Amino acid sequence: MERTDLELVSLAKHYGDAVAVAGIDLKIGGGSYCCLLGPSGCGKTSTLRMIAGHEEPTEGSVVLAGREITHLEPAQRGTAMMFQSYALFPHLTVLDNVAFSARMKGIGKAAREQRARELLELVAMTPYAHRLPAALSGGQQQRVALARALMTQPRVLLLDEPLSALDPFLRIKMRAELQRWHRELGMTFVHVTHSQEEAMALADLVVVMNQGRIEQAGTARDVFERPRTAFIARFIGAHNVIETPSGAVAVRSDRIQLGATGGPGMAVSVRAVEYQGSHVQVHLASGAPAAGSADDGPDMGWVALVPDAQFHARPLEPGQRVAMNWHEADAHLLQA
Ligand SMILES: Nc1ncnc2c1ncn2[C@@H]1O[C@H](COP(=O)(O)OP(=O)(O)OP(=O)(O)O)[C@@H](O)[C@H]1O
Repeated sequence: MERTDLELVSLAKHYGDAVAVAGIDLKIGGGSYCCLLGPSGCGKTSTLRMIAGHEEPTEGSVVLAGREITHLEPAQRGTAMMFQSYALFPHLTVLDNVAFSARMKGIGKAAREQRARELLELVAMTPYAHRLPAALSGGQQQRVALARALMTQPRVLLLDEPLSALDPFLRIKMRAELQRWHRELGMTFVHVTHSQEEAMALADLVVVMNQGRIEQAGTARDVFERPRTAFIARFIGAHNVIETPSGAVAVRSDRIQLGATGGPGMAVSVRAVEYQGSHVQVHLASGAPAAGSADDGPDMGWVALVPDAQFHARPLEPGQRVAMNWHEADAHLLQA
């Protein structure tokens, strides 16, 4: 079988003295959905742009299906990029936008329009083929941008924050569409996002970056259930980082139990209570609540996610003292 893996080998990008990507190694299996995830400035866009050929690496190489593509032109690499701003040509119809790259390659009108129509069908945009981009919604423009990127028949589709310009409702709808297209096309997707929710929903391989390095790479479940460092535990959310005599541990918010003071556990005080429907989020702080100190930073506190029925049977109030417990098996030791 043909190998279509995408490999990054010691890939680095420096801008003057600033290190955007610090020499990363990553292998993305052919046909997988990979999300590069991390906070602003962690180097994910620079990584994507080096894969696309829009940025020259300072060091290292990009290998696709066994072929080194590091220094090839974007159009020669077997990758295609879908940009954050969809960048459609405003004066061309939807059909001509999609067929554009084929026109540049000198492919005949009938052949290129047939392929463009097939792709418009895939993204459910056939009825809009003769519209101009200005007469489309954000979600529709995005579908056209995707069809246009697919026109070059890439092995790898690169997506730079594809959902960030959409409203929350449309974002969830498009997330399902991306999943479907990925399944139907069977090609590798590499998707940059700063949203852990988006990455967990979509990716078979979640790559969390921090300060130009890969902090952890694995399945969504791996990363969620076994965060390697405090950074990952905090970034992925729904975890508490707790200092214990044997080191810092991560404990999921839904695995924290709250009991009466005087029993076992860490003495904490309830800082705030947020009703969330099926669960209640109880925010906790160490020590006694000092008058007027609502501003201990997010790192100072913890959260217990209590099922609603359990909470309502024994409601808690801000200011109340409780004991916080967890099972040994639910505490994951974190690397420093
Ligand atoms: N052209 C440039 N010149 C100088 N520094 C740059 C340039 N592009 C990016 N950087 C720096 O490199 C680092 C990584 O940037 P990059 O855009 O890859 O991060 P990112 O994780 O994609 O962030 P964001 O989510 O904000 O786009 C940042 O500190 C950024 O300021």
